[in-house]
Amino acid sequence: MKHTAERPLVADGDRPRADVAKGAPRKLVQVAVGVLLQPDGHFLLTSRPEGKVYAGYWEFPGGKLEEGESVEEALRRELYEEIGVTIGAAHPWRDTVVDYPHALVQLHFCKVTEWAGELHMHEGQQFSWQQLPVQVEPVLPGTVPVLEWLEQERGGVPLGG
Ligand SMILES: Nc1nc2c([nH]c(=O)n2[C@H]2C[C@H](O)[C@@H](COP(=O)(O)OP(=O)(O)OP(=O)(O)O)O2)c(=O)[nH]1
Repeated sequence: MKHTAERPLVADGDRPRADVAKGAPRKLVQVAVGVLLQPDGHFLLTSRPEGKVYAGYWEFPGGKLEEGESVEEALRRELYEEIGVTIGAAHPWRDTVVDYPHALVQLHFCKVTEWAGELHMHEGQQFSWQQLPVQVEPVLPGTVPVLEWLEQERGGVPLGG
């Protein structure tokens, strides 16, 4: 199912929504995310640093758009700041909306096949080049669908199988 602002993927639905203000529409936070792909199909996952929500959960690197930024600009900035690489083109791939206890986020996933520079985790994250099925856990709720999309593209065995 496609998750939109009207029908988001609900994560940890039993917890209160901390950012919901009475009477005000909930803000939809825009996030640019990069799926860095190696020629053999390995993709990069990073762990969320201490001090952030869902610390220790695995995700694709990326972050929130700043005022006036496009998805590609934000992705280029975030990947340079967080993992020290300068990306080539970011190819828009899929979008999804996730309703978390801390925020309602719209995730813009882009495929990236070209980058320059050595990986350098600037926020104390861990990183891992993975293939399906992934060997790291836990995976962030809003990241799980991406693994399913990759699986569908591969046209192969179900996740975990
Ligand atoms: N980077 C990334 N974020 C994801 C993924 N899946 C997913 O649900 N998210 C969510 C988690 C967060 O709510 C949001 C990203 O925000 P963030 O707090 O990590 O972004 P940021 O680096 O700009 O944060 P900060 O500077 O404000 O601390 O997107 C994913 O695969 N990668």
